Amino acid sequence: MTTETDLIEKPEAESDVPAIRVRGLVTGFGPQIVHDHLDLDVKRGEILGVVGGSGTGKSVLLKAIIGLITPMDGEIEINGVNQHRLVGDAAQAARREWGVLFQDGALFTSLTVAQNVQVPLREHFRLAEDLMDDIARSKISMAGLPLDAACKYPSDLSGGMRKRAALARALALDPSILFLDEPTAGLDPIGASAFDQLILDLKAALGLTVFLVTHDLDTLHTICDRVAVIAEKKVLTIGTLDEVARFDHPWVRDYFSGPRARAAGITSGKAKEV
Ligand SMILES: Nc1ncnc2c1ncn2[C@@H]1O[C@H](COP(=O)(O)OP(=O)(O)OP(=O)(O)O)[C@@H](O)[C@H]1O
Repeated sequence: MTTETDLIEKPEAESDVPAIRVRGLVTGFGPQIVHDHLDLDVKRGEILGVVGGSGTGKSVLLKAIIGLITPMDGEIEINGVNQHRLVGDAAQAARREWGVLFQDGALFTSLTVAQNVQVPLREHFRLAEDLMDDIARSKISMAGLPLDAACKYPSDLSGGMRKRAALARALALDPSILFLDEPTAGLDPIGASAFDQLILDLKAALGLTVFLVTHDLDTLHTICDRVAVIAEKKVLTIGTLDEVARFDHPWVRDYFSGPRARAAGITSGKAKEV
């Protein structure tokens, strides 16, 4: 029986509030609609792998969530805070909630690794130089780079080291959410697997929520708690890798039943029947 007290809206416990909540998102460029009323929840403390065919809007979704692309419609909340009503100091504080590693690393080539890590610190705080150096060294070490990488320029680093330098910068503000756009693209399998392990370790140590755009089936298999498939301008399906791999859709079948998926240890229900 429903009582009057049941009808009083109860505040959500903080742990129930998704780290990221997207509702009715519409994005596009000119006449092209990329997302058409897309909904998505990213749970606190999970690694969500975001997959989909090329050009389906994975990177645009990431950029819309962090405010680099202005949506045509919809609501985006990060840790319960609606991002589009924020101005001034509140907007600045909201930006400290997340760090991002772009597909190409996007490091400033004229700055050393330490100086790159310090860019967000300078944007948000006024700190003594020796403290900035200490913070940069700590983030560089967290990202698994040797300390002598601090004074090197991006051009002096290998591809894998550049990714780690970009990760160190993404961690600069002690974010609660990490956005990673194809972090293992361009890495050899050993480098990719070491990077996956690093993400897993950082998540465990820092309690991070991770929004991870990837094509890498090994990454999905090894570190993702859930997987969201973007297709037809929406989140087509979301769930554990096993659940998603069984979803009946041509792209899902091709992606999760191919030889690469089998090599990564992923087999969809359909594939098992073959
Ligand atoms: N700045 C932009 N101006 C115009 N169109 C854009 C812009 N950014 C992205 N697009 C278009 O939006 C669509 C989605 O692009 P997006 O980069 O999100 O795809 P994706 O799913 O990340 O693809 P991939 O897996 O190949 O990286 C594409 O058709 C792309 O051409």
